[in-house]
Amino acid sequence: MEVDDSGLPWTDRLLQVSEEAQKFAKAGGFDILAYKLGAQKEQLRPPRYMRVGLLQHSLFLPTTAPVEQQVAALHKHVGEMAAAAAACGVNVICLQEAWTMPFGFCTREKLPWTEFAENAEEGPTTTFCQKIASDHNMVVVSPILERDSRHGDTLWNTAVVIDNSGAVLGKTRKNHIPRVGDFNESTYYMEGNTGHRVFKTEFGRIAVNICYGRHHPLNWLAYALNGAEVVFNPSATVGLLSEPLWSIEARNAAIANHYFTCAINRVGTEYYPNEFTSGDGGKAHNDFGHFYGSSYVAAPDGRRTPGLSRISNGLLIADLDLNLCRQMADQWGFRMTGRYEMYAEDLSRAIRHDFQPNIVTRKQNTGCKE
Ligand SMILES: NC(=O)NCCC(=O)O
Repeated sequence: MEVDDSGLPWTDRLLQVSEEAQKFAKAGGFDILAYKLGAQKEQLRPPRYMRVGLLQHSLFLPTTAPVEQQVAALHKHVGEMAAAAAACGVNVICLQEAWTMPFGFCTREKLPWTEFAENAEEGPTTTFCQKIASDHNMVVVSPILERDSRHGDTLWNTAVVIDNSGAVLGKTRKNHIPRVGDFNESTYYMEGNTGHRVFKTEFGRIAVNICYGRHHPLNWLAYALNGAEVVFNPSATVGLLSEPLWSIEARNAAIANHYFTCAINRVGTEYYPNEFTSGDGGKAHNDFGHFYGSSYVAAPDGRRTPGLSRISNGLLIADLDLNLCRQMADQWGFRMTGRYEMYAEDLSRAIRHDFQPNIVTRKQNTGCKE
C-alpha cells in the first residue's frame, strides 16, 4: 500500500482532535470532525499540507432580536468555534455565507436586514476576524453583507480574506445572484465585479466561490485558471431546493479543476416576523425552510470527507496535501486537454446579439444525397 510521509496510508484517515478543542465543542454544543486527504509521496517535493476548518452554524438569537445583539451573539459563538479550530492547528478557516445575519433576503424587506451590512475593510466583523487571525496565526475567510460607502452605499455579497498576520488581504464578491425559490437576493445587491481572484496565503492559494456560483462550471473553471489550489464555497441553501445537488457539485468541481473544494452551509430554520410568498401559488409563510448544513471537503481525485450534520453546529477540519492538485493534473490532464481556444471562440460567438447556433440540418447539408 502507498504510504505518505508519516508512514500511514495516504488515503482518508480520521485525525485526532485535541482535548482543548473537544472542551470548546462540549461547552459550545457543536460537533468536530477531522480528516486527512493526503497525496502520494514524491521524491522531489515534500508534502504541502494546508489544514482547513469549515464552520457551519445556526442563528443564536431570533431574527426579531435587535441587530446589534444578533451580531454580538454570532461573534461570541463563532469566536468560540474559531478558538476550537485554532486549538486544532487550523491554518485557514472559512465561515458560512453572510455569517453575521439571518438570511432575511427571502422577505424582500429592506429593514432591518440591510442594517447587518458592514464595511469590508474596516467594519466591526472584519476587526473581529483580524484579531482571530493574528491571535491564532490563521487565515480567516469571512463572508458578509458588504456596505460599500465609497460607491454610493451599495450592498454586495462579499467574502473578506484576512491573512494570518491579521491584515486584510482583499475581498471577493459573489458572481452569480440567484433568482430561484425564496432566494430574493437580487432585490438587495448585484452580481459581483471582482472577477475570480485568487489569494496567495502562506499556506497555499485560495479562492472563494460564494453559494449560487457552485451551479456554474465556468465560474469554478475561472478560479482554476488563476491558480487556485483550494476553493471555498460558503453557502446558505435549503433542503427542498438544492439538497439533491449538494453532494455532487463541489465534488465534481474538485475533480474537473484539479483543486480541493470546501462546501459550507448553515443549519437550522429561520423564522421571520412578516409572512412572504414564494410566487408559486402556495400559502404565505414565515420561514425559509431548513438549512441543511452537511458541509464537506472534496479532493481533486474524487475523494471527499463525510459531511457535518444536517442539523447541528459543527467544525470540519481537513488536512489537504496540495501536492495532490498537480498529481491529478498530471494523471488526468484535464487542464492540458481542455480546448480553451475553442470554448473562447464559442463563447464570443454565443454572446453576440446576432448569434446563430451551430446546428447542422438536413437542408443546410446539401452535399449529402437524400
Ligand atoms: N445563497 C444562495 O445563493 N442560495 C441559492 C440557492 C442555492 O444555490 O442552493
